Amino acid sequence: MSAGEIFEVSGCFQARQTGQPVLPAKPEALTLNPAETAVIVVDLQNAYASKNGYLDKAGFDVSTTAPVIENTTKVLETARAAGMPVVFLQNGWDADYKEAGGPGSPNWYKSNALKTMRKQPELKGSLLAKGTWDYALVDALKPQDGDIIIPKTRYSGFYNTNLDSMLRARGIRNLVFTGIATNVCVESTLRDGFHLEYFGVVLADAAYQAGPPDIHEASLFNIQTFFGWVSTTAQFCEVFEGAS
Ligand SMILES: C/C(=C/N)C(=O)O
Repeated sequence: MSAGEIFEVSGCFQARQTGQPVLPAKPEALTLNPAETAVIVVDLQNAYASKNGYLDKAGFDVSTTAPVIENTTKVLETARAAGMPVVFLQNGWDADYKEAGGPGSPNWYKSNALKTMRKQPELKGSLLAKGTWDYALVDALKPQDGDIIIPKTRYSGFYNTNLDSMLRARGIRNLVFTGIATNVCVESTLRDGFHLEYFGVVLADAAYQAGPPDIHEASLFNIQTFFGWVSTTAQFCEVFEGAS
């Protein structure tokens, strides 16, 4: 089998699986068997997507996140119809922030949610705390029966969670990402998936950055150059419409 053949059949290295849907992507198209593909929705919580959520209160621009939610909705409709598992990652901590880590954790110094609550003590307990509006998934994306919800306490969905075993138990090799933030939790999870031998694809118009718009493009460059592939909502929906 030529290297090209191996490369074209992502995720399973079995030429017999040629004939599966081919997703246009950068830097090249990717053959994805729907039975081995899951959609990972990263942190589409009020904290990251909604006005008055944590990112907004921390001074980040969340004014144009609506298309990410709209596109994710389209992706999930297609993915569920194709039989792909849908996984919602949800970032945050217990109400006492024990899971966030204290000064002995780098998270204490790098989490902008924790830093914002130290600067604005009146916000303590309201940002990324389980059970709060801020922690909740946005209303437009309430999980459906069969969807998987995986809480996480750090940027990557693969650390201190059961994401890897939940995916391997279902024979998943390919991960299609949407969510926020492209350059933080989306890239962190896709990168760790790469090191765990998952083929990761981010849908560029279903992801949104924390920081200036350029960082979204920089993260997409990083992903497509070193860790995975980049495609779009329209390409995903066109290819997997009716697939199963
Ligand atoms: C930006 C971000 C993504 N998750 C955070 O938690 O601060």
